[in-house]
Amino acid sequence: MTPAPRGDASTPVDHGQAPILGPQKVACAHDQQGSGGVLTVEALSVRIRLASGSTVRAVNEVSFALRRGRILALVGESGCGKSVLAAAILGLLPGNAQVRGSVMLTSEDGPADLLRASEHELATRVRGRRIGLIPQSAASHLTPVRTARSQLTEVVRLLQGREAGRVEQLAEQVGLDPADLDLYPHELSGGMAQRVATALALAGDPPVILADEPTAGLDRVLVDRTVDLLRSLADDGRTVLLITHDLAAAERVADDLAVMYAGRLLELGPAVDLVSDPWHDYTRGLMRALPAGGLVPIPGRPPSLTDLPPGCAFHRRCPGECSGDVGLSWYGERAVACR
Ligand SMILES: Nc1ncnc2c1ncn2[C@@H]1O[C@H](COP(=O)(O)OP(=O)(O)OP(=O)(O)O)[C@@H](O)[C@H]1O
Ligand code: NI
Repeated sequence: MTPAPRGDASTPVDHGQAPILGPQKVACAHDQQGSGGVLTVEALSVRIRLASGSTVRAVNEVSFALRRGRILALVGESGCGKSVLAAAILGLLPGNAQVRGSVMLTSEDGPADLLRASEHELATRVRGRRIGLIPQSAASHLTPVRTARSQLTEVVRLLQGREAGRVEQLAEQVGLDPADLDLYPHELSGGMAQRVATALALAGDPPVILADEPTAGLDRVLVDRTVDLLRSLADDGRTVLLITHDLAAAERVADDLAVMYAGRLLELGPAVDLVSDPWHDYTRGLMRALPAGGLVPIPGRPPSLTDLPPGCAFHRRCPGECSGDVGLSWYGERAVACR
């Protein structure tokens, strides 16, 4: 699901008065450690308070780094917190969400913590310019009364200040027929709307791209086209977070995989390693649920994020012996919560 954009910038994270993006630098532990992350998420937690009084623990102590020229695919079952994580990175959570941790974005100006940036800074310097978002349910993000061309032209003008040929160039990049640009959103197929949203996300040529389920509802040819586009963006030196429950697409295109369950990462590392030799029982279960793995579903359901059990949230579905560990332990380039 896609969380609604928040109406204000209020989170318990203290948004300082002084601008933090730009020449003023902020110390970053990860940079000192030399992780080389373009975007480094550290101990990120998101709680969303519901009107009923209960709290959705949507993201729990999540840490990972996105590196230049690489695609990290974040996979996990529906409702595990993937979209909330993307929304937290971009400051797009609703006002009833509480965010903790840090999201360091490194650019030529130095590193800055996006969780402490003001709404104005995020709107004018980050979203679309440094980080492009291809939102989940892309069609619903288009303005219904304006053609795709008019929306794309406006965004190109705003972000780049030049128009000549750029709109057509973007259309070609995402595989849209330029004639399709003159259609209104209700005239677009799901796949066309998805490609318009992709073109909008790329309009400002952002170095980091968050793609939230960019292949949902697409046929095989368009899925392949979309993942090929993400691959070529990464090969050109951009940084991509691909959020998906299409593990087969993730497996095909990602350099790194992060497996999320009930708001936590259970396993993280190079995609080839996780695919050929998954360590966590949940990762193994996801692999077995693929056609190549025999289409064996994981029995049971994920727990409710308003009522998480203490300790490992996967425990009740896990066929293996529980170590009781919830935090990731690192083994070289790989990390796993329980092995
Ligand atoms: N605005 C919101 N208000 C309250 N709860 C929300 C809100 N947005 C998301 N949630 C809840 O947060 C949890 C994580 O949702 P999220 O949309 O991140 O899942 P997801 O992994 O992206 O799932 P999907 O694969 O279906 O898109 C869910 O329990 C969801 O109901
Ligand atoms: Ni989602």
